[in-house]
Amino acid sequence: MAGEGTPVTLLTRNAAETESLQLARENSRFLPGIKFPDTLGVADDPSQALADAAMVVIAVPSDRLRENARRIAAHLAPGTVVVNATKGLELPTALRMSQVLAEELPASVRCRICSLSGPNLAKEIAQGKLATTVVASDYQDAAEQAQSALLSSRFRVYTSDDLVGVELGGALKNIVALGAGICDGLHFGDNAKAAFVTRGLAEIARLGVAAGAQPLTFAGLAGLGDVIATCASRLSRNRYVGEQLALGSSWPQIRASMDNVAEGVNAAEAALKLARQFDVEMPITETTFRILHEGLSPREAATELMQRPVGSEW
Ligand SMILES: NC(=O)C1=CN([C@@H]2O[C@H](COP(=O)(O)OP(=O)(O)OC[C@H]3O[C@@H](n4cnc5c(N)ncnc54)[C@H](O)[C@@H]3O)[C@@H](O)[C@H]2O)C=CC1
Ligand SMILES: O=C(CO)COP(=O)(O)O
Repeated sequence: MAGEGTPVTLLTRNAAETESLQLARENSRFLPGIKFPDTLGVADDPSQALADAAMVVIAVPSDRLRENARRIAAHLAPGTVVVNATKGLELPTALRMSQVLAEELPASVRCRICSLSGPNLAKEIAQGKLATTVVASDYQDAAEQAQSALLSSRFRVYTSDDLVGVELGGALKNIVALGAGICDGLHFGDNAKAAFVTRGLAEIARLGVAAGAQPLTFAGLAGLGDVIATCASRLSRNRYVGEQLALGSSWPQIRASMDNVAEGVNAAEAALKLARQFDVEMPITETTFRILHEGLSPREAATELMQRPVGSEW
């Protein structure tokens, strides 16, 4: 948006962060070499950052969403469109991000909450490469306002009324990406990886539909589109974590060496809670959880999945 000339303010956590971002005019830690557009301001005071904001985009790790929602709640003008870009589920509640926002934000913005999701690897977006996304809301006018604010010649934005599907697609595809990385790390080959990703998508769609999502959403940008980007890309952190697991590192070792969030780890745990709640079978998610937390080796996990009883595809 700022790159298109719209005034945008980046809300930081403290004065030191504001100062270093202002000085460098780039985020040297997370997106080095990508200069801030002139219309991007930086502020650590929420009342200053949010004054006159017609729209707020929140993109923090999912385990930080609630505290950030609390931080901005009192500063949102009635009617401000609130766009969640976080792709995760909260622990231990297993709530979707819009549900967390609805609990924390004032009633005057609750019917303005949207979630944005799609194949949107941050580095490519920051470099101005072409991309598409979906913005979903229970309130069509809010989704349409976000669409027109975010749309540009390089960023094509679709709307959706399937908030559950778009949010679950974005959060759960990260679990599939962990497994795709394992396929890469174990050199399983393209047939096996295609099979894994396809069955993974079927599994997350099954949970999504049981939770109230529209099946077609999982064939769209927030489902298949993001599965393709995340499972294939060297830029994906979730795919990277899977690859490292396959190469023999444990999740605690990988976490200690990473500066970035890999949402698939918490999403696997939250998804298993939802799977029990909605009585859905999720063998890939269960196996992924056991690799992450119970020491199951990725190779044994693959053998287990291949030896499950066979049946019809659907
Ligand atoms: N990186 C990507 O390609 C994409 C990421 N997302 C989603 O956006 C969310 C955040 O991802 P990234 O920024 O890439 O993660 P990251 O791990 O690369 O960076 C974390 C960001 O969150 C900030 N942060 C950390 N703790 C915070 C706190 N307590 N309060 C406020 N800000 C805090 C950090 O300063 C940093 O800017 C995740 O849910 C991710 O799935 C969505 C689309 C693309
Ligand atoms: O969601 C993403 C791309 O659409 C980013 O995926 P990672 O968090 O795995 O890097």
